[in-house]
Amino acid sequence: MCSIIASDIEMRFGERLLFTAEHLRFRQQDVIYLQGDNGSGKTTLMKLLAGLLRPSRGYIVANGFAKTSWWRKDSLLGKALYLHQHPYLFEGNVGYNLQLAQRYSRLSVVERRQRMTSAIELAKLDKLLKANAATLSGGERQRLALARVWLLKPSLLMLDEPISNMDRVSQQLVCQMISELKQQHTGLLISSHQDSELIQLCNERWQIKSQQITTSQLYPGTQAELNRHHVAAD
Ligand SMILES: Nc1ncnc2c1ncn2[C@@H]1O[C@H](COP(=O)(O)OP(=O)(O)OP(=O)(O)O)[C@@H](O)[C@H]1O
Repeated sequence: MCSIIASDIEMRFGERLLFTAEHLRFRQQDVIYLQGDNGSGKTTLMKLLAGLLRPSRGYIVANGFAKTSWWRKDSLLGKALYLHQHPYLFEGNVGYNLQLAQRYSRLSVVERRQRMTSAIELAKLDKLLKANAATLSGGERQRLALARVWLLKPSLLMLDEPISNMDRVSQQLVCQMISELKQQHTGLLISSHQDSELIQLCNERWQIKSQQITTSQLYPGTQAELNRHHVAAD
């Protein structure tokens, strides 16, 4: 089983302490809701786990992945995939963006074809295949970016605010894709600065508060429970 483990980490930008965490474990089959206020460090944590940044202190290691090529300096890069809040799209149309992603796939030819069909269907991109990626709306861009990741069938995937600023239809499509990825045992770390329905898919919560990351288990119905408490408190 693939996993990323962070031990005794501290992240600073200059003098400023962003957060510390004793032990974080992100495994396949985990679906984790990462919560924290704006600026608390959610994106930074994801970049650390993706190997795009290094912690100021502590260790982050990847287990269970194929061996890293000798020419790669950082053994974390390329393990847990990170999908940015404002994804980068390649110049060209939607179909080209999908085909380019396929080049990095390790799947068999048959499975690649199947995933291409399901990606287009789930993200409702069929009518947009010839559209220039630069002209897509925010929601369509996110759907395309998630479809590209879908093609790669990642073991671990981090989604940075995947449904913020989306209309209801795009939100539902993205939630559906995330739910399917969960069923395929992709480990998911999903960030949000506000409550969202995605928490219902999650079995664990990481919270960044007072410069510390704490973890707790979530059980089915947790969101319903939370809502009940809010109503009772009001
Ligand atoms: N490379 C950097 N150098 C200095 N400060 C940085 C750097 N990257 C991020 N920061 C700062 O660290 C803080 C945390 O940023 P980060 O983007 O991780 O927060 P976030 O929780 O994802 O926020 P949001 O919910 O608004 O997306 C911010 O105050 C940001 O300005």
